[in-house]
Amino acid sequence: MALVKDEKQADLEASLGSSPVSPHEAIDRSRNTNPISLSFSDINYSIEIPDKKTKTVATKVILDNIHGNAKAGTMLAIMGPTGSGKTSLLNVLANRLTRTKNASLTGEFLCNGKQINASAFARLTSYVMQDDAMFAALTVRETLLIAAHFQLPKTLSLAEKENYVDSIIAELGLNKCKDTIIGDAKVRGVSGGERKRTNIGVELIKNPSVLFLDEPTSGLDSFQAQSVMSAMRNLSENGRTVVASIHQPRSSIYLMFDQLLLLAEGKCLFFGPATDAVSHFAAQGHKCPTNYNPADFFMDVVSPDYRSKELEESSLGRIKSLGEAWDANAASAKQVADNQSFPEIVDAGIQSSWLRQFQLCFYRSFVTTSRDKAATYGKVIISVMFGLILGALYSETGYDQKSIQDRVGILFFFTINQTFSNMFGVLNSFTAEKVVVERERASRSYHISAFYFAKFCAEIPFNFLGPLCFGTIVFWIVGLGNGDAGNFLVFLLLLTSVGFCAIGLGMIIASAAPTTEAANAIAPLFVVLMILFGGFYINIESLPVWLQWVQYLSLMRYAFEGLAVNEFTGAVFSCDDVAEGGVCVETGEEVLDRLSFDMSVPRVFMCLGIFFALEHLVAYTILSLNAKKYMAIEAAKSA
Ligand SMILES: Nc1ncnc2c1ncn2[C@@H]1O[C@H](COP(=O)(O)OP(=O)(O)OP(=O)(O)O)[C@@H](O)[C@H]1O
Repeated sequence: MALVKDEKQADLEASLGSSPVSPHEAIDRSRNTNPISLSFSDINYSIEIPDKKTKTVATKVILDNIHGNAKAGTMLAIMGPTGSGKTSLLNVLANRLTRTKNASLTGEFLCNGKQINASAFARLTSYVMQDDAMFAALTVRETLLIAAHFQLPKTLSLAEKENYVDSIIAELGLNKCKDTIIGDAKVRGVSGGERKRTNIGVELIKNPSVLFLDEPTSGLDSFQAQSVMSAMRNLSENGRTVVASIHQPRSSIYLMFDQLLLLAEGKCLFFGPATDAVSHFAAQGHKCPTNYNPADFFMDVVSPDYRSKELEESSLGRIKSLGEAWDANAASAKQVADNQSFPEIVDAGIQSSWLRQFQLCFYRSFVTTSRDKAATYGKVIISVMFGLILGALYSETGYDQKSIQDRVGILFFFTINQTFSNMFGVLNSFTAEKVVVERERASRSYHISAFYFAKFCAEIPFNFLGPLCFGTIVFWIVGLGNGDAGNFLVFLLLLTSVGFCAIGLGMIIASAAPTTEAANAIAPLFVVLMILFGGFYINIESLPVWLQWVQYLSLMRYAFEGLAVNEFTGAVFSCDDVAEGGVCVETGEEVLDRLSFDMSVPRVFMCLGIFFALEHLVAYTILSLNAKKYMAIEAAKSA
């Protein structure tokens, strides 16, 4: 049985050649100048699952000795019933199998007959996941255009990139919705099918040599499914390798596939030309009725049936014997992968400069936040209203003894407000963006430092406007800092610096937390600790010696001390409201002494600067290290 189309392959590779790609050729989707054929053998993936009750370890075999290949210019379907291992195999081939504890992945995987480094592989291939995250506030065209700026050579003009994006929009039938936002659970955007096609479009932008698709037709009606798969077929006919896991394709889609790899219970039951599968099954005693969709027929034959003990036994027995029958063929399948001469693989590296990556990430974050008008304007309006209310509440504050408590209270309130609003502001948006960034990182689209700095800068305008309006209103209504313009300037600079630091704290939590929910659950704990060690509820000098170091980790301690020093230095308080024999605090310096605050304002700024640098270093390090880790295929140990 001929397992691959060797002649077709040879013709294709001869016509494509192996010369390096010029930037303009790189987006000529009419052909692929960098063909990549994949071959894989002895792929075994299993996980050891400990049973706490019996204290034993069971080995769950997810992929059992899988062999096959996917040639440039062909489409390979990985088919099988649910739980058969399709996604696992696709992830193995795409080098996107998430690292799992106690899991083992062995075998051999070659690109054009050689091992290839993971970064180059990621850049040359694309992976369309079932439901990839995208920026909800961007339109379909904006999403694709940004992907084009990241992925296409910088030598291309804007018009060329736009033309390219428009051709993908047309090919995927997205013209009708190209100016509609992607949307999410909160804001309605494009439909599920349009979202899926946009998702495919994003991955097509870089003109990959190999395209992996996980269930590309799920969620699409049969017409859309057909048109998406026709587009994939075109890509493969132009020299690309297309590998798709697919559940139950309609017959016209099934016929588009050159190769079929049929899985059940982690075992390969067939690998070879899709057209040969029917005769192989017939030879095993399972004849596909005439005018029957072969895909439906295979699913009926290879699906385990758990409705009763008898049905389970007979279906598993059938799968086992089909697996054994196929194993007898495996040797010939292996042979085909060898003895090929392949062209050199050309990896052009990351296409955009760091500055360009920064601009694109900044633009995306900025636009996403600014389009959330309710949140952006709402923040400012609420801050102004709140400032007026608080100003009215403290408007009678003078320079008598009672005012000392009022002033200390309001300054600590500023500290909490500035920390809270900036920290939580970044928390939600950063965790939401991280999901998209995860995908882009996996395809090595840009440097994570570009995203990190861009995100920090994009957060500033939205998080600062509200608190600064609030601070300004309250400062002047209450008459803080003796109504002195110099004190007001220092006050605003302190609030701004605290805001920068609070964004950093938010970024630490968001970088470390796996989800938005987890980040929101962890953050209040940080805030409470910072409040407790902020110098307001408990005097810094009253802290137990062994806990004193914690104050240095509290942003609020520096913020509060800075605001207090700015407020009280040189202030004079009257003793008119002190009863006879009572204690009178006459100067601001005495207030500072009671609070155990002895830093100068420049020193506070210096501490905030160090705090800022360290926390951003920590956040960036966590984000860098927290990238999704994928399992590498290890060579099987010889017995
Ligand atoms: N990390 C893991 N830990 C434990 N079991 C796993 C893990 N990953 C996969 N499995 C199991 O391996 C089997 C194959 O999973 P996989 O997702 O590859 O199947 P699938 O054919 O893609 O299924 P579906 O069509 O439902 O998506 C399933 O039984 C699944 O529960």
